[in-house]
Amino acid sequence: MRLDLMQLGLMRLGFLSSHGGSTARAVTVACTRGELAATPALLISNNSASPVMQWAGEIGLPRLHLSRAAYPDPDELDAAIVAALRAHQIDAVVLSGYMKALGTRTLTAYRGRMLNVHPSLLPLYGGRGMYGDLVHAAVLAADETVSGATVHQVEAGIDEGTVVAQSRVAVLPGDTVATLRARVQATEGPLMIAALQKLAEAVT
Ligand SMILES: Nc1nc2c(c(=O)[nH]1)N[C@@H](CN(C=O)c1ccc(C(=O)N[C@@H](CCC(=O)O)C(=O)O)cc1)CN2
Ligand SMILES: NCC(=O)N[C@@H]1O[C@H](COP(=O)([O-])[O-])[C@@H](O)[C@H]1O
Repeated sequence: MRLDLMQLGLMRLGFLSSHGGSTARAVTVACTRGELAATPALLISNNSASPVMQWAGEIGLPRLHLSRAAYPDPDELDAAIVAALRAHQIDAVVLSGYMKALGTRTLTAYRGRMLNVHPSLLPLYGGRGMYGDLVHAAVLAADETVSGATVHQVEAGIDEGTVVAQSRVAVLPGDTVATLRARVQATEGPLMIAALQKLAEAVT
């Protein structure tokens, strides 16, 4: 269903996502409901076949496939990403399961205006190699009783940026990766929306 993504709010959002983009979708719904004063304006994915790219096409969200396939040089990919964000007049960037490290140009251009959601209570279970279900598997293997999600500023070190907000969920006896993922992921959208509401007040 195409959404009328006219100027919903002053803050123009760019999404970076590799797979399903669940947080990008939740943020977009919040914008269309008037719960977040922002306008989804661009999706960049490194995976042309991803469900998030299909979703963007269905709702009429401008979308770009930018990846190492087209830009083998990481610096050139970094330059292409920041150029695309600037060309679409993006004010803030949301990483919604974007599975690649971002480069210096993009980080510098959006310092303080780029947020990531990670499915653990950082600094626990973060960093290179720790993403998606690998995080939940590690939490279960460690017999943790609590987990959650973290929204943080995106800085050079993977998952090392300033923590903006965290949610906490119980790890229950008998939990599997799938059940824990579902419980944590259900908190990611609201956590990111709340963080963006604060950011919108600051940048607009
Ligand atoms: N410069 C930064 N770039 C990114 C950050 C960050 O904090 N600073 N956050 C990541 C977080 N992330 C998911 O949101 C993430 C972290 C680590 C990895 C990872 O190890 N990726 C593997 C490849 C995985 C794959 O291709 O499926 C790797 O790079 O070897 C992925 C995601 C996003 N970028
Ligand atoms: N390090 C970041 C990370 O692991 N992000 C995680 O990837 C999943 C992507 O799923 P989605 O594409 O369906 O939203 C999300 O659940 C998010 O927590």
